[in-house]
Amino acid sequence: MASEWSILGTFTATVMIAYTLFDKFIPTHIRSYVQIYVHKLIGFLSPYIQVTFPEFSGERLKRSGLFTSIQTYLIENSSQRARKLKAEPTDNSNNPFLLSMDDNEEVTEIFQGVKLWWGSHKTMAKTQSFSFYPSSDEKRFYTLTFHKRHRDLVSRTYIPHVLEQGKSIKLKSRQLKLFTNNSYTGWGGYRKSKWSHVVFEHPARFETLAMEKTMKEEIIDDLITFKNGKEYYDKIGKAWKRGYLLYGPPGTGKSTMIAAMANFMYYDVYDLELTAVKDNTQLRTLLIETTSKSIIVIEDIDCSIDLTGKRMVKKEKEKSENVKDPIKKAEEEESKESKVTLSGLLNCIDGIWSGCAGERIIIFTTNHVDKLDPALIRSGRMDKKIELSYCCYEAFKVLAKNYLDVDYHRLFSVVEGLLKETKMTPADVAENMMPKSKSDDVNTCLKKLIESLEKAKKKAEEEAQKKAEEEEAKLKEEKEKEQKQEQLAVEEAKSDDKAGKEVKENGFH
Ligand SMILES: Nc1ncnc2c1ncn2[C@@H]1O[C@H](COP(=O)(O)OP(=O)(O)OP(=O)(O)O)[C@@H](O)[C@H]1O
Ligand SMILES: [Mg+2]
Repeated sequence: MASEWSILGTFTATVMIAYTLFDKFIPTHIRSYVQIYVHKLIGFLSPYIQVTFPEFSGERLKRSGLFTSIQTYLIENSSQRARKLKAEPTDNSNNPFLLSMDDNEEVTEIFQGVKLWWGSHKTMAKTQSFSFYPSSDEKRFYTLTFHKRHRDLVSRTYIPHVLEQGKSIKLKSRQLKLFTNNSYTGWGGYRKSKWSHVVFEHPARFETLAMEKTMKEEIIDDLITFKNGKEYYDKIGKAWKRGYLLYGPPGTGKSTMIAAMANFMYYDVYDLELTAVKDNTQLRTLLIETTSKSIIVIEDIDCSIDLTGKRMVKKEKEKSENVKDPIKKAEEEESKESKVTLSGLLNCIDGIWSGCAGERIIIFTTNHVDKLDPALIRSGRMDKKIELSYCCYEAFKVLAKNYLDVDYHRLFSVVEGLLKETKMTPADVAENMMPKSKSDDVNTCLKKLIESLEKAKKKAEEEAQKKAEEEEAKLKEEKEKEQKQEQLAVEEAKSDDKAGKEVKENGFH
């Protein structure tokens, strides 16, 4: 091993000295010719092959997935053997820093009896310009060196092995992220990413979600089928995505369910605020930027988009035609442009854009399912519609286990009866049952809940009574009005009759 290192070391040192002399004393136009032939000569003489993996590639200078997979692989596998390490912060609170190979450091690896050298490098392009933002002239890359007789093994087996390992290590060790969209353009036109993110650490789980057991199992089954469905979706020629519509009154657990889904699937969450999206083009860009294994959420869809489409556009047009001031008119036009339309949203959901990154779930939530345009929720777009409703006995038992850690109590039957007679959201049940002081035990908490349920029941009964009385009064009023009208009609008929007789009598005389 020492001899191989010394051969490689001597070879590299000779090349470096030769290169420095050459760089200093030979004119540029001759240098480029010589460089080409020197490279050819080195390639011809050296028995080693070197592959470079740059950090950025492609036209958009996107960070290379290859590079990040190799980085993860090397952190896990080879960093222990490196002598020069660098510590970098992570956004994972359980693992606040990572040790990786420092720049210009090399490690060796044996794969199926074959020796390989990994190197980590950084180059700086000479630039005169000054920038406040991280310099894009700093270029990092990894090199992989191996003997040319192992070319096939490395390209066909080793590199794919490294990439696969890197990906799976990353998936296991990554922290879930919650992305939100902001279209912030900073100082000097420097554009921040349209999505900003924080670590997603919501504690919601399906086990703690209060709802009917069968419904919960159905949703879990649906999610598992989706997760394992890559081949099926490929076979039927459909983009690997699934749409859910969660609807129900406020406080019934729609947002909590989304968090539970994200934790269950181990997917990132993209919370898409439609009102902050300028237009359909920006919406498309945002959706393209979402990654695979993610949940895209649009909360309160009925409040975030003009669901009445054409009618509203017409109204706005009329309004802007009435505006005489040209500046105001231009502003109106601008604000009209800054809108995502229903058709734009539909195109993004099931247009060709949706196929850009597989394994994505789209969730809409609403409090008013009846307000939604049928086009938005038809099958194929929203594949599953889930109603989250008021707290039932089964859901209450889950909450009691969560909040009071009890499976059964003699007061459960009282709560069961009251829940059948009154409507209370899981959020209110949880709030009323939660211990508020150290002295609050299960008994007092359940009694408090019963009290609140009785109050809610009384209030509902009073409201129902009031409504019934109002309706009765309205009916009575309508009846009286009808009777009056009838009486009036009779009187009118009588007076007409009388007048007719008089005319007749006068006419004959
Ligand atoms: N089904 C449920 N299971 C467990 N906890 C629930 C459930 N529903 C509501 N909660 C509790 O009530 C709180 C509010 O619920 P959540 O925000 O999920 O309601 P929502 O349906 O999204 O309401 P909104 O329509 O106002 O957005 C949650 O923090 C959670 O603690
Ligand atoms: Mg919500």
